[in-house]
Amino acid sequence: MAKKTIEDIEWQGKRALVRVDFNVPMNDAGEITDDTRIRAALPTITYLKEHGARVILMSHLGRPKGERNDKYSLRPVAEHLQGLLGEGHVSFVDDCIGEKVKEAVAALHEGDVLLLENVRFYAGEEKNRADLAEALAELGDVFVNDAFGTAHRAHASTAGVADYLPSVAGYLMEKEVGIMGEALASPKRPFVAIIGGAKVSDKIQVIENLLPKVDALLIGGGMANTFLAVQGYDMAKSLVEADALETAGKLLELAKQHGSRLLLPTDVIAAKAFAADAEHAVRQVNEIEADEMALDIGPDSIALYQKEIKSAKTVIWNGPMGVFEMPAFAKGTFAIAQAMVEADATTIVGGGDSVAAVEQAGVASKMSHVSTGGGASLEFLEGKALPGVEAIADK
Ligand SMILES: Nc1ncnc2c1ncn2[C@@H]1O[C@H](COP(=O)(O)OP(=O)(O)OP(=O)(O)O)[C@@H](O)[C@H]1O
Ligand SMILES: O=C(O)[C@H](O)COP(=O)(O)O
Repeated sequence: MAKKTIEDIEWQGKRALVRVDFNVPMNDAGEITDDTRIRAALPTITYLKEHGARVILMSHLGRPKGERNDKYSLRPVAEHLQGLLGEGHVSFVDDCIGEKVKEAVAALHEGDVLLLENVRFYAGEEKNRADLAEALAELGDVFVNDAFGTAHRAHASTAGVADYLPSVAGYLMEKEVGIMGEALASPKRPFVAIIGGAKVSDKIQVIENLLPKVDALLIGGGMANTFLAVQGYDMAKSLVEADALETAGKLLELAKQHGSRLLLPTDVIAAKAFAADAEHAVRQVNEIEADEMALDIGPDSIALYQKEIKSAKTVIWNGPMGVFEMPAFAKGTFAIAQAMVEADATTIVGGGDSVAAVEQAGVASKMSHVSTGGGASLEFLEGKALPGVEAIADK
């Protein structure tokens, strides 16, 4: 990455103001149900501790709309982080700016960690207000951005603060941007992208950005229905986006122009209802019956997509192949995950639902990279500049 990183700073005694994405799922009892994002920030925190920095962590949690709300407090995260780090001291302060926070920072020893309260308790965070950014910046000597998951937001703690402090990337940010950036800029070929999910309209820009770069683009999920419909297939009761038909047609044209192969399912699992126990059968795409809907890709399509994936050298995946939340319609999604594991390729998974699927399949650790960003990884794949990355100083 052509950005400065934590290794470019002499940390001894310095205050590292680190933006992390600790926006983790919690249950009603306030327990963290998935700590992936916290664990993903540990390499940066550990490096800073070991190099004698005083580590001040800031994050958002949920969408408290600019007001203090205990439901969105980061206190449980501080306790969890203490457990993960094992040694040393992790403290928590129930605000993110002001005198109380300054005192907590002043009390830190080298190697200590302090987690600030949710930055979104201030409306200035999402508005990227300069007064909040400046007040946050007063707490540190150097700004470290390790919050890839929030890098698509131009907020006070992700971008604004960089106007007041030297800014560097943490290890997670470096890894996310490095591996996905490399795959998009100079992929080992064949380069195959798999795009799924509910709607074409959510992924138009991703497809537009990827088509000129990939050797093959495999389409699955609900969005495949709209592509099939525009080709004249009767998708019956399937989810088809009527107002995206024209766009789907244009994307098929674009694929031809770039000479990239855009593959659609040739068969589907067609069900009589959108329900876990619905009666269902394998149908070729020209054989879907009037009272059926396509809820997964079929066995021929799985075999076709697996072959493409296994002969690839770079594979990027975003969005499930079917309604994977229901076991009867999860086979396509899990088959893609398994083919990626078996491929001798750089394998990258980005986007909320596909990440959930690889975790459910127990194969997340077998991928080259599983992104911690949902919206951020989607915008990255769209080719957009991410404000949180832009704010980091160039090397
Ligand atoms: N054939 C289909 N018909 C209807 N819904 C489908 C179909 N295939 C997949 N889906 C649904 O699409 C949803 C996932 O789409 P979505 O675009 O929201 O996810 P994603 O691409 O992983 O992005 P995000 O990161 O926003 O979750 C899943 O809930 C899945 O059940
Ligand atoms: O979970 C995410 O995608 C990030 O933490 C960003 O959260 P947001 O969509 O509320 O900005």
